[in-house]
Amino acid sequence: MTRPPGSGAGDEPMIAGGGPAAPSAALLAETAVRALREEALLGPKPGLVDHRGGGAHDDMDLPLLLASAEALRPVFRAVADASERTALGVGLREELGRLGRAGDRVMLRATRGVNTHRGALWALGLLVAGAAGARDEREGVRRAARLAALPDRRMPAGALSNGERARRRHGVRGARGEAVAGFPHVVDVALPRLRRAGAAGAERDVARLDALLEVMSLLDDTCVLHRGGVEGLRMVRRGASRVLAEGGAGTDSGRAALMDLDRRLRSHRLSPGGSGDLLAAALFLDMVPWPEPSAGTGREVVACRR
Ligand SMILES: CC(C)(COP(=O)(O)OP(=O)(O)OC[C@H]1O[C@@H](n2cnc3c(N)ncnc32)[C@H](O[C@H]2O[C@H](COP(=O)(O)OP(=O)(O)OP(=O)(O)O)[C@@H](O)[C@H]2O)[C@@H]1O)[C@@H](O)C(=O)NCCC(=O)NCCS
Ligand SMILES: Nc1ncnc2[nH]cnc12
Repeated sequence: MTRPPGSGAGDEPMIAGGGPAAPSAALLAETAVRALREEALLGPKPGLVDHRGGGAHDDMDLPLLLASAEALRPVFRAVADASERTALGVGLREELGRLGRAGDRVMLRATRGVNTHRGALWALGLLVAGAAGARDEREGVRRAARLAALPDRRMPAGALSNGERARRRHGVRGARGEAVAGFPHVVDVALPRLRRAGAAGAERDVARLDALLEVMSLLDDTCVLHRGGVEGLRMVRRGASRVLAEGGAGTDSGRAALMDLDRRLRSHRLSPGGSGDLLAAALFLDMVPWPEPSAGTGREVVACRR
């Protein structure tokens, strides 16, 4: 498995038989927070929060995103602990639901009410749970998807979320459907792009930006649909495709197209927050020191483009 430079795996503990040990709950939580931090620090990202400011968000900035990521560390730790001691089933799903809802409250306390990482906590929470006890990446993702598909009878009926409204209106699968399907935009889109670019010697941040752009060019992001409808989603997807067609973030013309897209997304208040979450999920999977190497996920790049 090729890792982008600086991905940090390789110093994992060894067990007596010579193979690497399963990552501890503390390490999984640390890796999840690190993935969130590295996504936040990456830039320039079109429409998203980075070192330059809040992007399309007038209520967020980089320090807020970093504080939110740090506040979620004990939540990820509790998710990993629960997943280590409980067999995969409805009981664990309901415990994760409880931890996830408590995590949403932790995040909102840390950000004074701003929704920085709700979607990321969902995706990374499931992937942390899947990784606890998995031998390799493929098994980790499969376990996460199975957990997402299980019923959570304790989920309180509340007001319709923005994502639910967008899903009903536009018939898209949203954050929940992405997880149940086994995170296709992470596993079949972002990760192969990151790894191909890493293998070809691309600069780490360029590889990450191009992976983000590829997800943006394909994803039905309910964050975008909620704010800008179908027209907004078209602007995001076409704009991201254009940056890649111009050569991506590592070329002069690709970079000019990226900055142009950034200006347009900011002026229309369009945030590709779901794509940001899924890039963080890809970084997480790439940084986990899995006990066994896997030759990817066994799935080839799928036709997500509609
Ligand atoms: C399953 C839940 C995530 C709930 O999902 P639902 O769709 O019902 O609700 P939303 O609250 O809308 O959250 C979905 C967020 O997921 C991200 N997202 C969007 N599209 C996709 C996609 N196709 N695939 C994957 N992920 C996607 C996106 O998150 C980002 O946007 C958020 C910021 O949005 P923003 O519009 O700025 O803020 P708002 O305050 O919401 O609106 P404004 O008024 O400001 O416009 C930010 O969080 C980004 O991360 C979507 O927003 C899940 O929460 C759930 O059910 N949890 C229960 C607990 C649980 O079971 N947990 C288990 C694991 S621990
Ligand atoms: N960098 C970012 N900016 C805004 N929303 C996000 N959701 C996930 N990452 C984000």
